[in-house]
Amino acid sequence: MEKISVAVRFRPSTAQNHLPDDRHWRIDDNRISLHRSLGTPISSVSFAFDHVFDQSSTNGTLYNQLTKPIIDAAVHGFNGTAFAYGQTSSGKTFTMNGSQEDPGIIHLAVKDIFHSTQMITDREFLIRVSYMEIYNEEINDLLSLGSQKLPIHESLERGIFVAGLREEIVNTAEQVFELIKLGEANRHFGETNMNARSSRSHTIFRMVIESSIKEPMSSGDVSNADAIRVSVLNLVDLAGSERIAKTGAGGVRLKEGKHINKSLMILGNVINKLSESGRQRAHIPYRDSKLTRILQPALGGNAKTSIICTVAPEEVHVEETRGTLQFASRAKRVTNCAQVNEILTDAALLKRQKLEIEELRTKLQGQHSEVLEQVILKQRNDMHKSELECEKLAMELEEKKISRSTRAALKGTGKEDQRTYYVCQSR
Ligand SMILES: Nc1ncnc2c1ncn2[C@@H]1O[C@H](COP(=O)(O)OP(=O)(O)OP(=O)(O)O)[C@@H](O)[C@H]1O
Repeated sequence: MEKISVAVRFRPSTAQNHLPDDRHWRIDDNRISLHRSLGTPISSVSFAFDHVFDQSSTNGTLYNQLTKPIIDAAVHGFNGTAFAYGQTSSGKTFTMNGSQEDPGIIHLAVKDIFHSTQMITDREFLIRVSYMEIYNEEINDLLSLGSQKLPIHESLERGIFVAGLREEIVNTAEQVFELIKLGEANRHFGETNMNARSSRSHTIFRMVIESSIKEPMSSGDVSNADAIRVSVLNLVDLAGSERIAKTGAGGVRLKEGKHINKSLMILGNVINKLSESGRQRAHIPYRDSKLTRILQPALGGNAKTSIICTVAPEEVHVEETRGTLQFASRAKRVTNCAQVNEILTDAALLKRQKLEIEELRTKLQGQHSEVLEQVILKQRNDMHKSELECEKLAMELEEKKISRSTRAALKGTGKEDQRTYYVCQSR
């Protein structure tokens, strides 16, 4: 069990000058408090977080302190999610995408993943990426223009997944950057009074990292050698909450703004519920929005999660900043339960069970032989069940291989299907 890590980042101020009675935010280590101009703190407004980044911070610093541990863990089989939350124009897209001079979290994460996988010489990796947006409560594939309004499904094997989402197998960071460029071109941006290039959708850039030992051990030791690790990493740039009076939104922008605010409100509700203890949190309303449904594992589930809350330092945005800090404070209380996601291959399953029987025999030596026989009989039955399960898995794997080679054969002919993969649950 571990808490979601939460950081707050101030973007550089755009205010020309300060009025004498302006309130301002003060940072002391990881604490933020609101002060009057003469330095008097406003006692009720003070928050502490895992990290606080001031206006001069770079994406690199933020990445190293907040996000890098999640990326490293994803390479080793843990699901991970990093998302940016905050009012419109507070710097979410800047944090996730960055600039030429100061590359963002996504860029740094991609570079790090390929670097790490090259350094780990005893495993082989398969990395797939997808990129989607939730626009007006509909899921669009940013890597495939034809794929819009995609449905969310859930199954025992696949967990929660977006059906029909294109996934590309990638071998280098440069390939990923090309795909991101393609996705960015398809993403919904629009101009408002608050931001000349405001994100009008939530985007989820996803990497699925699969790995296995290069040469499985042939001896009895199957501790983890034959298992396949599969982890899902989500890098999320949320659209910003907005006050219509400030953004001046009308028409299409107004409709977008309403959808954005509604889904962020539901995200807030989910975080509120998760931050409560005991019986109060019985029902978590994940299904109330596509965003919370897709991010369900990252919110109180099997994932390591970090949230970057971006805020504007100006006096005119004090109330919105306060709202973001309240959200961040609640998020800090949410606990996740991340574990390495391993799938045992059929051979590994059998080996592991044979080993267990041997161990039992040794342990029970000297005990009454009837007890011994009963335990072994039960273990044999379990093993038989596993064998049947393995056969089923082998058939499924074979089917997948056939469909993969069919797609490979059709590739370039214009007839290939969009690839749909899914995350296997740990067994
Ligand atoms: N830390 C920063 N350093 C330099 N410029 C920044 C920083 N944060 C934000 N900006 C600039 O502020 C403007 C607004 O930032 P950005 O578009 O990232 O906000 P946003 O929170 O994603 O907004 P929206 O929710 O409307 O999409 C951009 O011009 C961006 O380059």
